[in-house]
Amino acid sequence: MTETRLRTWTHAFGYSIACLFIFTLAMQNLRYGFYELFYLATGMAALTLAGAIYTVICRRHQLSAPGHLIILSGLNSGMLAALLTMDAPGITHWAMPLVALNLLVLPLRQGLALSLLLLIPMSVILFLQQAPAEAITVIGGLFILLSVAALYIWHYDHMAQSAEDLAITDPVTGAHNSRFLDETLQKEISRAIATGHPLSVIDLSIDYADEVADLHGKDQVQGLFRHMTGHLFGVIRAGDTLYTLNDSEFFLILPFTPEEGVRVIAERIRRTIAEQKWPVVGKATVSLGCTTRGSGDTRTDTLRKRAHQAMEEARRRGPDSAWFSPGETIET
Ligand SMILES: Nc1nc2c(ncn2[C@@H]2O[C@H](COP(=O)(O)OP(=O)(O)OP(=O)(O)O)[C@@H](O)[C@H]2O)c(=O)[nH]1
Repeated sequence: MTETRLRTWTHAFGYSIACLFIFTLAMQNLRYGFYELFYLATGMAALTLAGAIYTVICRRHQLSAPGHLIILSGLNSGMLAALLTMDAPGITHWAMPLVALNLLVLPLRQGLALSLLLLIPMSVILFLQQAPAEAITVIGGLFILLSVAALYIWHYDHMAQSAEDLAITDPVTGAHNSRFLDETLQKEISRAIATGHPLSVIDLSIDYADEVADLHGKDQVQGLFRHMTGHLFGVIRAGDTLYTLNDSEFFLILPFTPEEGVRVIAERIRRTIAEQKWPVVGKATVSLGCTTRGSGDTRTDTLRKRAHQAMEEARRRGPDSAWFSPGETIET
């Protein structure tokens, strides 16, 4: 289940439960003849129902849907207005589903801010209207609910972020993995087409990686691969991204980089790797295949394939070398 779908379900469920809860309160107040509270609860139940319907309508962009903040602000303001104007002590319990909804539906900071905007004035009103012991019990309960729910949501967000990082990161090197490469490269191609800026890529392979694995073992190759990742992160500039394709191959996406630029950075990478002393193997070299997007290049696989072929051409010409392959240009 995607995150957007999960959010749609939980938001719709949260609004529906709150709607049911508030509607039950409305019916009770009608039964006992508290008509003001009945009208207020009916209005709030209608707003929560609107929230559930809005959730279903905006199911494709739950995270950016601005209507939730408007609906929940309306509910919170209604609650505060009722506290100020009506003499009904039991109404404080209505804040519980509102606090839970604020945190469930809105991003954590917004949900916390809105809940505090409700609870702080509410605390002042309760201290003015009720005995301190009673006010402390109610307010304490509401703040405990707010803290527990906020902590739980923070924990969930943190876990979701970690899971997302794990899904796009290579566990050995810490660079991005090839699954994320296609996604980012497609975005960069679209950006380059839209803005007209140059885009280059490099396919980089460690020379004699199989021989190193046979001689020193696979673990040592992975160690070399890890050290090389650290080195590459130190050479490339902010905005460039690095990916590991397999145990001996890297891929670099270099936005805003023309042909002359990719030649400069490829040569710099080749030279600094050849000059460095590496653990276990001592000396290591790489073969680099570079290419720049031409006006006819609109697909990731074309760029990846051309960079890979350029890397193989570099390797054919001898290890420790770089080769540039020009992009496809459409005559206009
Ligand atoms: N994407 C990318 N391009 C680089 C990098 N280093 C050099 N280049 C390209 O090579 C060109 C010349 O780089 P340098 O010789 O370092 O000259 P520079 O004027 O200091 O480069 P910048 O100030 O980084 O533009 C730059 O304009 C870039 O296009 C790098 O780390 N990443």
